[in-house]
Amino acid sequence: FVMLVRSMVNELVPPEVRSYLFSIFQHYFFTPQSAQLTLIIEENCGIGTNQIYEAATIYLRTKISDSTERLKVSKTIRQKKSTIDVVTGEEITDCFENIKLKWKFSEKGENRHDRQKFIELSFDKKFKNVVLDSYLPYVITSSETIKEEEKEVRLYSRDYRGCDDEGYSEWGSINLEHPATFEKLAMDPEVKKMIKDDLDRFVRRKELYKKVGKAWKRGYLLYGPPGTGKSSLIAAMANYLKFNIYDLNLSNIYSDSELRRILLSTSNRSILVIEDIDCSAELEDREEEDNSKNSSSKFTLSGLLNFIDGLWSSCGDERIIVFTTNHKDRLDPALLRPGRMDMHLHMSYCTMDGFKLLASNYLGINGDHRLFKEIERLLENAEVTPAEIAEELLKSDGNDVALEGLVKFLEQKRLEDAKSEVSGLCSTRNRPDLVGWQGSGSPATVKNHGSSRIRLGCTAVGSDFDRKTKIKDHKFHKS
Ligand SMILES: Nc1ncnc2c1ncn2[C@@H]1O[C@H](COP(=O)(O)OP(=O)(O)OP(=O)(O)O)[C@@H](O)[C@H]1O
Ligand SMILES: [Mg+2]
Repeated sequence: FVMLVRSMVNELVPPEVRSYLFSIFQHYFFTPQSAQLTLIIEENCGIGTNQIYEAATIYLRTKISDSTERLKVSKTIRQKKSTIDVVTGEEITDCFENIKLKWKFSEKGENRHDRQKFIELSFDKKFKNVVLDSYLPYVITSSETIKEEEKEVRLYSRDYRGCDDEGYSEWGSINLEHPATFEKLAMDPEVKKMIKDDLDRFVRRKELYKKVGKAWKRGYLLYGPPGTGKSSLIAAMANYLKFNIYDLNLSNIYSDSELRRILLSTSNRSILVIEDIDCSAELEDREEEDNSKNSSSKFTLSGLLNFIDGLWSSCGDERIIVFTTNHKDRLDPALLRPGRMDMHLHMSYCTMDGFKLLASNYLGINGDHRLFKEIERLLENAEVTPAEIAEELLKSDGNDVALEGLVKFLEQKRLEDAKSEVSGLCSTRNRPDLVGWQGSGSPATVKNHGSSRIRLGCTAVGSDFDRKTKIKDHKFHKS
C-alpha cells in the first residue's frame, strides 16, 4: 500500500512541491524544537529611532554586572556625570517575575553606511506574552524614570537669547546650578511638607485635571521681605520636580501680543517665574493708559492674567506659575482674587528652628551649642532674615567665632531697631497680610515667624532690603 501511495505521489505531485512538503515534514518531525525565543530590537525603525532600543540602552546601564568585560564611557561638557554604556558584543542578564532574560548587543552591515546596531533579547518561549505585554513596557517606563533623574534643570531667561546652544529663540537657557533643595531651606517644616505634598499631588493628578476639564497648572504667590528665601524656594521646587524655570522679566515686554508669543514658546513641565510682581510698576499705569489709548499695543496685568488662565494654560501640561513680591498689600486685587493663585505662601523672618537648620548646613552643628540659648532669646526680639544669618555664619571659619559674631550682629540689630523706634525715624506698619499662610481649599494657617512686629525699611543700613525699599517705595521713605 505504501509503495502504491508513493508511486502515486511521485506521479501526481511535481518534484518542487514534493521537496517543499518533505522539508516541512522534516522540520516538524525531526528538528528539535528550541525552547528559546529571540526578539530583535533594531536601533532604527523607519525614519525614527526605535523607542524600545533607546529605552533598553538606558535601562541596561543599571544592569551592568561585574562579569561585563567592556564598557563605553562618555561625557559632554554640560553633563555633570559620565555615562557608562554597554558595547557591541556584550551580554547582560536580567530577571523579571522570575523570568531569565538575556540581552545581547550586536551590529550588522559591512560598511559605515549600512551598519545597523541591534539588540537581541532571548528568553523562554513560553513567556512571550509576559515579555511583550509587561517586561518591555516596564523597560520603557524605567528608562523614562532614569532619564528624569539624570535630567539637568535649566534656567530660561530672555536675557540669554542668542548665546544659547539651541539656536536663536525667544528664550536662552543655562543649567540651573542652584544648590537649593527643600532640605536646605530654613522654613517651617510643616509648610515645607505642605508644599512638597502639594507639588506631588499636582504632578500625580493628570487624569483628574482632564476629567474635570481644568488646565493642568498650579499657581503660587510667594510673599515676604527680601532675603527670606522666595527665590531659593523656587529653585528648590524646580530641583525637586526637575522642571525647567522660565524667568520672565515683565519690564522688557511692551505688548500683550509680545507676551503671548513669549509665553507660547515655553515648554511643558516648567515653572514660569515672575519676580517682584509689585515692582512691575508700569503695569497699573499702563492699564490706566490703556483705557484711553489703543489697547492692542499695550501690555496689561489683566492681559497677563487672562492669558495665563486661558489660552496659555490650556495649550500646555504640567505648568507651574510663581509670582513673588515683597509687598503683598500693593498687589493688584486681580492677582489676589480667589482661584487665581492656588497657594499664597508667606516667607518670613528666621525662627529658632530655621536658625538651627542654617547652623547645621553652614557650620555642621547638629546638636546644641552653648550660644543657642542666647541666640534664641535674641531671635525672639529681632526680625532677621535667613539671608542675614547665612551671611553672618559664612564670615568665619570657626563655629564659636561665627556664632559669637552672630550674637553681636543680633544685639546690634536689636539696638538699632530700638533706636529707630524711639527717634520715630522708622514708621511701623501694620501688616496683617504678612502673618501666616493661606492656601485655596485649605483653611490651615501656619505661623512661620516668631514676632508679629514688622518694620519695613529699618534693617541694617545698606542692606538689600533698604536698597530695595528705596527703589520700590519712595513714598514710604519720604513719609
Ligand atoms: N529660608 C532660607 N533658607 C535657607 N537659606 C536662605 C533662606 N532665605 C534666604 N536664604 C539665603 O539667602 C540668600 C538670598 O535668598 P533669596 O534670594 O532666596 O531671597 P528672596 O526672598 O528671593 O529675596 P528677594 O525678595 O530680595 O528676591 C539665598 O541664596 C540663601 O543663601
Ligand atoms: Mg528673590
